[in-house]
Amino acid sequence: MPSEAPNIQICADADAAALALAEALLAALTAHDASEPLSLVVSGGGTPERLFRLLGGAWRARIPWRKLALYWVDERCVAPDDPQSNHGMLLRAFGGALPADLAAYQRMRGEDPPQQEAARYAALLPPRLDWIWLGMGDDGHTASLFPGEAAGGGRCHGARNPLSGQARITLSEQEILRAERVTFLVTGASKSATLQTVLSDLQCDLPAARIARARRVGWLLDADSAPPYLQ
Ligand SMILES: O=C1O[C@H](COP(=O)(O)O)[C@@H](O)[C@H](O)[C@H]1O
Repeated sequence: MPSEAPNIQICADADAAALALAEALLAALTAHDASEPLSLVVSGGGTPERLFRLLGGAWRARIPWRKLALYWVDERCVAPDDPQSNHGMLLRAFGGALPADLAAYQRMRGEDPPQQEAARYAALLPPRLDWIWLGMGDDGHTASLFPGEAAGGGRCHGARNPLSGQARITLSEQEILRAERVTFLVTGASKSATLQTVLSDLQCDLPAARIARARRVGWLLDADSAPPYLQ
């Protein structure tokens, strides 16, 4: 259970929040002097798109990609060229190709059977994950851990979006809790009410709250998503 005050940074808008996380990544990579690359596990959905466009565009030459190994928090069970694919979104944001000197990149194969792919992905992850970037859906889900759905085991497991029925592959809650560092990036007015619920009552049963009450996390918000009492 985290004992310190919540670590919340509120930025003026979604562009400023993306810039703040890009700057934090650059600082982490600059400080990283281990022989293994820094393992960064990223989320999909709409929120990180502008951050990925920044990293893959204006900031592409600033990031020491050879120090970075990139993994996914979750994936939708669709083909990689499907508009719903998180991997596809990242590739588009990077103009069709990831930097050639990226130390490692492992996509989740959304086109394969979810349980089989979850087992394959769990086996290729490094023993401990350095940093996980999470998002939060309007319903309080994070990764593909949805409200009301039973928790899965292992490092990764199959999941299902209860609203759409879409199959997913996701990092497990316990794997997220084990990571060295976890940061939630949350932007947009549609998240404000749920964020207020989560931040004011970490005991509520929303997946984002379960993560935040069990370990220290950072919150990077924009003014539209931040609950009024924080501003
Ligand atoms: O389905 C997903 O939803 C969450 C939140 O997505 P957003 O579109 O509201 O930003 C995301 O973090 C997760 O990776 C994604 O697969």
